[in-house]
Amino acid sequence: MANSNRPTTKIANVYRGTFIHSTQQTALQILEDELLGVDTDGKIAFIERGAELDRLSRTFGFSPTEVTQLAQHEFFMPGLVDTHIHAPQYSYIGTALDMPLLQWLNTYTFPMESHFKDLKFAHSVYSKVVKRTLRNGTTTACYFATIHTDASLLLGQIANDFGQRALVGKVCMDRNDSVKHYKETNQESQEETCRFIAELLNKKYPLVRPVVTPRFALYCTAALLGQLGTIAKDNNLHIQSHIGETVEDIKLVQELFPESESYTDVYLKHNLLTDKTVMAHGCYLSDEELVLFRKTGASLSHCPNSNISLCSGMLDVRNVLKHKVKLGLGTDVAGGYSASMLDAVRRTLDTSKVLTIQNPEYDTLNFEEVFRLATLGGSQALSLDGQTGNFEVGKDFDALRVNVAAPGGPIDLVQCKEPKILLEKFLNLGDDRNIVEVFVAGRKVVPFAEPTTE
Ligand SMILES: O=c1[nH]c(=O)c2nc[nH]c2[nH]1
Ligand SMILES: [Zn+2]
Repeated sequence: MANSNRPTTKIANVYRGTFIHSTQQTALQILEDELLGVDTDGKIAFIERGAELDRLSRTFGFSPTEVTQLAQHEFFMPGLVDTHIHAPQYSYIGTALDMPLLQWLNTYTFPMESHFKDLKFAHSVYSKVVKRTLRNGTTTACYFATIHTDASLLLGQIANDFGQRALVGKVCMDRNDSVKHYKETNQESQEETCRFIAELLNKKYPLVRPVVTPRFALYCTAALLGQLGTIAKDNNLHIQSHIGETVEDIKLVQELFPESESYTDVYLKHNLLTDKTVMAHGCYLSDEELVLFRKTGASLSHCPNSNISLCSGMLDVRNVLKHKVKLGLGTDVAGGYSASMLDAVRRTLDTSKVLTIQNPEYDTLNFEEVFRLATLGGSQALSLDGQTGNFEVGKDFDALRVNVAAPGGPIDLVQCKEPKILLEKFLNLGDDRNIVEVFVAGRKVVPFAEPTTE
């Protein structure tokens, strides 16, 4: 795979050991005694057999003594991709899960999000959520912020400072009468979205991009949805929103948009369904709607913790995959009570098993498939699979160094050391104590570089 005619490639780091990742063809590829080289731009320069060390060191001009050898019970896996997380809601994570979605939004979410006008408060919460997710192995996050432009820009800055790859959305909602001081006019929403995009792009952060973010059809006028579709198209931007999360919101959307055939059709009619769109939930999408997703290249973010915690519904992931719709996993903090993508993996498996209990014929997801959804699948859902998602040469090195037997960690290894078992144990039992290092675009971002007071 290495190209010996690339003398200009300068190698920054070489790692030797077990690498586990997914490819288009296989959910789980386990490479033992492999060598992976990262160049000075943070890209994977080669990934080849350990026995090729001498040739690789000559070709790429590094010394075999500089190779970092992984310890026993360690492996590298791709960084986790959280395709849907509300950064401001980290302020009340783990609480307020006692009512259904629309009531929950009015009672807890909107009043809390309205506080993010205060930049000091925003800085404190956003620093915490970026650090917590990075520590838990989220190398890429697709964030909802709030309606406040300056606080949303601050989230972009904090993600950049800590080295997280991020899509950041200033939330748009010009139809919300429940909390007076948490609403924008149509004009404000449009103008502030344009300012947010221009100012964030102007920062030229290498890994942070704006994402056009209508909160969801229920809280946006048709005019705003159309304007946001145009803004996304004109700037070739990502789009994120919510769709088909609960029976109640679907019914209300139908009443508000009687001319649309379905919830999906509402977004389609307003040019919000593109190959850079990610929609959260979709628990109640019909097969016809999934076909529209497939045709437009739009993707779904499966957020099982939130779906269960708010008693919203259960996504039939197998059916989504059967329709060849791109799918990633999301924590959906704080409808989901965990900021860890390992939790999203576990809840995805649990939900699939509940569907199997309901229908024993159901084709239950296995952990290998869910591992792929949390890594490569997420990168595809965000149309970032050219840059991240697995260990292909030319992609950025976004990776977790996992030590399954980390001292003081949650896993007691009794006997088996087979990599596939180590991965399964980590996915089911592991936590941030097992994630000893996190890399984004080749840069070590965990442990954190600078001492922090928080
Ligand atoms: O899970 C959710 N969290 C939210 O904040 C939200 N807003 C609209 N729809 C939503 N669903
Ligand atoms: Zn959400």
